[in-house]
Amino acid sequence: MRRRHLKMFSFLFVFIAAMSFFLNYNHYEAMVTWAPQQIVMQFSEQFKKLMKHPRRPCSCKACVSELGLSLWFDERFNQTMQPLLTTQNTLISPDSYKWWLKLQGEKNPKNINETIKELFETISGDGNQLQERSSSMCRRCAVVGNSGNLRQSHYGQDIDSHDFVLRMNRAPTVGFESDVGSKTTHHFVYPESFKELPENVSMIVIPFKTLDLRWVVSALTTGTINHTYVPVPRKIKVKKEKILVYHPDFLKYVFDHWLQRHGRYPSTGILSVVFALHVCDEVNLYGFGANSKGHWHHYWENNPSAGAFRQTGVHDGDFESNITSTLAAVNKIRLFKGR
Ligand SMILES: CC(=O)N[C@H]1[C@H]([C@H](O)[C@H](O)CO)O[C@](OP(=O)(O)OC[C@H]2O[C@@H](n3ccc(N)nc3=O)[C@H](O)[C@@H]2O)(C(=O)O)C[C@@H]1O
Ligand SMILES: CC(=O)N[C@@H]1[C@@H](O[C@@H]2O[C@H](CO)[C@H](O)[C@H](O)[C@H]2O)[C@@H](O)[C@@H](CO)O[C@H]1O
Repeated sequence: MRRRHLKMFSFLFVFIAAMSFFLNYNHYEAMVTWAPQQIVMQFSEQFKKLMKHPRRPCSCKACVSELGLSLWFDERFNQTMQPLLTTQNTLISPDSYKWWLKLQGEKNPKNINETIKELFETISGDGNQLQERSSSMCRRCAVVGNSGNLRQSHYGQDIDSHDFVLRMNRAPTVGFESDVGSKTTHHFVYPESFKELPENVSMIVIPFKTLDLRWVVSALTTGTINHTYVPVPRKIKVKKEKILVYHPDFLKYVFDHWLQRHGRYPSTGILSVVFALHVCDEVNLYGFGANSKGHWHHYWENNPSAGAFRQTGVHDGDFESNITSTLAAVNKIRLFKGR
């Protein structure tokens, strides 16, 4: 008799545990009822989902990195690529390095290993805060490009509601809060587009040449570098603890996998978008979109050289725009087009 009770108790326990696992397998809000038909239906639905997507990577309604939903996305997204150059991944693949060296035709580049060694003697090279992930998290990110379509958009509050707000180059927020928000967690720059940032903002330097990495060291120490292809700031106030570095291998990955080698190299906008796909669970884009002439106009100024990238062919703006539109079409990002 005791044995039978024990068996029944064990069976019930396993049954309830399995049911609650399947019913709670994902975080979608499902109405749970205990009507037998409903239970069987929910059970089979969850079972199908479990078979299709064995483990959900995040707790948002949809997770960017979830595979199996768009072949187009799956063919481009490589989860193993690391967006940041850290002390844990200082080697640049020979292929990427060869390509990277040509981007800005650098003459007599300093030895790259020596350069990276000096870099991490100056900054910490720890990218953990960004790269640490868990399936119980739902990290929502806004990537804010510099487009004039943000004027009168009233997106400010919406942008500020994200966990991470990524901005780039000389983009200001002060005076434009109602359209672009006031929160920034990460700001992408290269030496030629540098601007000082509030203390709590992380600066992500995108290196397009060896000199850019050397500039980081110089700008925090001796101040010897003040010119690349244009004048650059000799010294910066940004705290060394707040500096992160975009990985050249990741730049090459964006160029090969996402841009399919269109243009000479990727723009800061598309580099930020793919970066966000790798560190965020939900990605929303604001401030992306050329003007009627196809030029990259800014929301805070009338920039006369907005069309220069088309003349020089440095970036393929149309191809980049196709990528963001397709990402939106396959529900990997949302594109807020402004005005
Ligand atoms: C004259 C010139 O070289 N302009 C380039 C400027 C310039 O170097 C910096 O603004 C200096 O601070 O930088 C770029 O870009 P820029 O700083 O203009 O814009 C950043 C990213 O926002 C997206 N954008 C911008 C304007 C617009 N109307 N539509 C958009 O979609 C793009 O994705 C763009 O990449 C750059 O770094 O990518 C690319 C631009 O071509
Ligand atoms: C307009 C143009 O082609 N300028 C190039 C300049 O390109 C800019 O490089 C930036 C990074 O340093 C960033 O990618 C920006 O979006 C580009 O417009 C460089 O390639 C420079 C190298 O000498 O040559 C300029 O003519």
